[in-house]
Amino acid sequence: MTIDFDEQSPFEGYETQEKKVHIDEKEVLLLNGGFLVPHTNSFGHTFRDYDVESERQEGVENFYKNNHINQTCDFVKKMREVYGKLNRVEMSIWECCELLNDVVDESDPDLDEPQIEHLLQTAEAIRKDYPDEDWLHLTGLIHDLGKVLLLPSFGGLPQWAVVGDTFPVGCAFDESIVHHKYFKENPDYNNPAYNTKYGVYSEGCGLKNVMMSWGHDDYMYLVAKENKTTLPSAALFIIRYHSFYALHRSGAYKHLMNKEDVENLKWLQIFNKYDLYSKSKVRVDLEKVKPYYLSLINKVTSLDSTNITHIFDISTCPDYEIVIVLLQYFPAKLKW
Ligand SMILES: O[C@H]1[C@H](O)[C@@H](O)[C@H](O)[C@@H](O)[C@H]1O
Ligand SMILES: [Fe+2]
Ligand SMILES: [Fe+2]
Repeated sequence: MTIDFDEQSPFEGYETQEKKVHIDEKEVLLLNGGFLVPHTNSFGHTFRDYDVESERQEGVENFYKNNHINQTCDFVKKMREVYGKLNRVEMSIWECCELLNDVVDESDPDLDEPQIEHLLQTAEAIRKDYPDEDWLHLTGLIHDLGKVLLLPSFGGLPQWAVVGDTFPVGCAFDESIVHHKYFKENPDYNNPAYNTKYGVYSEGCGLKNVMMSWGHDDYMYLVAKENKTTLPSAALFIIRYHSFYALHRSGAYKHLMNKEDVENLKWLQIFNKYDLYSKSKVRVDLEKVKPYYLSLINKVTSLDSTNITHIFDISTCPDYEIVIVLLQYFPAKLKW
């Protein structure tokens, strides 16, 4: 199936909506759809500049070299199989958040803070602009939890197998991918089965049928899905593809998307502004916000009898008036 992107392109107007705003004499911010976008990151450079000379540049480039050489189709298949078992640890969402206190992401030119900061910065920024979308706050809080793969109890994977932008394997690596030149040393680069526009895929096959490079996105998606989360499909899409910048920023690989992907992409592009531009040296007061996130994790939604009918036929239930269905986004303990 082919999707006509010209009718309602999710990429349209994305950059052009921006206006310059002067907050005070020193600071110039760009306003994009209501969100204040800082002009520079904590190191004084524009966000996601992978070439500018900075204290992080060399380490980040070295990271991408290893990442691009080693992320092959075979590697991804193996990782999916191993981690799909979810037989390592059992813990709650919040316990997992706390583990990220010890994790710094080597792929990121814009942030060198412990990752728990980034989770809270993202979620808090979303909460400000979307106070009623609690599923999106929770998505912000958990979207990078998969970075626990770096820790010994989760297999202690190297950074190149956990963080950084993601991309499809099994078809040609798009030029828009950061530090593309290093793919030349990837064994799949010269494999004729994998190095064409479609490779092993077909037009409109849907991203769920595409194998992405292995890392924190796909792992957290797997954890959420297998633990039977009730988060909406847009949340799962955000978790799974938030590092897929070649798609959501550059518009590459659109030919692999289906209709559902196109819908979900709109939420991902909203989410991305908060994920990227909330990165800062200003710490969130953890003790202050913790009660809110704990209540969100443990939130129980009850459905009244008008909403309940699609789940089962209440006329067969003698006590139907007092029936309440409890919906939690996640179980108290999850398998990881
Ligand atoms: O360096 C960052 C970081 O690893 C993020 O968690 C990931 O989502 C981004 O795509 C990547 O550029
Ligand atoms: Fe991420
Ligand atoms: Fe993130």
